[in-house]
Amino acid sequence: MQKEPLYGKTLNELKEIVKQHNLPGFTAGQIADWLYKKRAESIDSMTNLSKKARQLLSENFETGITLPSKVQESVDGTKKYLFPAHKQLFIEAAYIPEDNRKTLCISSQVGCKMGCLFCMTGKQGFQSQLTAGEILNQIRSIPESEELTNVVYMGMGEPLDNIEEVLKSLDILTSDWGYGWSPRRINVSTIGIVPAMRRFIEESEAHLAISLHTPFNEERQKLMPIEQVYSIEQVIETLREYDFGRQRRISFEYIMFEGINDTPAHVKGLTKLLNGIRCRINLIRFHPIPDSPLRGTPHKTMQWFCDQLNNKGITTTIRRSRGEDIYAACGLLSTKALLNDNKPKDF
Ligand SMILES: C[S@@+](CC[C@H](N)C(=O)[O-])C[C@H]1O[C@@H](n2cnc3c(N)ncnc32)[C@H](O)[C@@H]1O
Ligand code: SF4
Repeated sequence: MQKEPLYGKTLNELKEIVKQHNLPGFTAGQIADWLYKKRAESIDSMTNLSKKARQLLSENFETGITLPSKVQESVDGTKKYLFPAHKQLFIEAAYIPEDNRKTLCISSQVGCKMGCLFCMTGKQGFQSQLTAGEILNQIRSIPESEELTNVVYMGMGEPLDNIEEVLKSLDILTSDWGYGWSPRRINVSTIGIVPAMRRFIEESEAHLAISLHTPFNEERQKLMPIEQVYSIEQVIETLREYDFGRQRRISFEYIMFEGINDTPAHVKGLTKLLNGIRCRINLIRFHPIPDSPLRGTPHKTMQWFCDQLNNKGITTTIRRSRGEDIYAACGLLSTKALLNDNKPKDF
């Protein structure tokens, strides 16, 4: 029988498990401590739990820690880790070291159903949601785990299409009984699924990054099918309803496509759309994907676009591309080649 993983359970879920097994209530806190602070790899190593508790738990549970099965290193020091997920699927995470910052870009789904025209994960299609445990295991199980300063939910998948598990992972990452991270070290990127975005804003304190890519509806619809369901105006109007305080950051991701979204009209459109929102824009170089007619804007035009937006009072930077040679850069993560189409998967 497949045992259930304990890693990735919130304190409330652990309390429920403890209750069902007629164990003392404080055992839940002890298990959380072993899982998230003491990095226990087995239930047996949770030595302040009674022998009976360990035996009872071991009958139905395991810790569920999974080590990466492969790592590739870029010339720029970025590392791409491959992790097994359930249903014999795989996900990738990118470790990006730079000066004092050590960032891990993690996946929230296997593949993605959003079908953005420019994205390799989108081309893979959707295979499965990740559990909170599988999301956090990427942080927990790389050799650089304890050096990490930041985590970004910008790997495979659309985090807000897996809102329950993503919120649970944030709870564990930021609670005192969990990893105790400041939410200011965490950034979640989304294409703007409005109802789930509301929950994210209300139920977490992490930073929010919105993949914008053009201020114009028709153009955005061609690049990102989600625009037909939640328009960019709807996304922005929703953001306007909330007070993000001075500490919580909203940023907009903007991939620059030559001759498509890099004109003076786009500078004007962006200025109008974002008017009054305290935010920043990150311009991203397009990382070409196979069979795509899209081309990246030359650096000189990107710099001009960046200067124009800054002149209009919107803090804008050009994001450095990392790990492109090992397909670890933004939008290049894919485990499509590892899908075994002969195996039935219950999606
Ligand atoms: C892969 S997505 C994952 C998070 C979420 N699904 C989203 O779209 O915001 C992370 C970022 O990569 C960007 N991206 C996707 N494909 C890209 C590509 N080929 N080149 C550069 N950036 C890309 C997305 O627009 C997004 O801002
Ligand atoms: S850009 Fe984000 S939402 Fe769009 S297909 Fe890629 S992972 Fe999914």
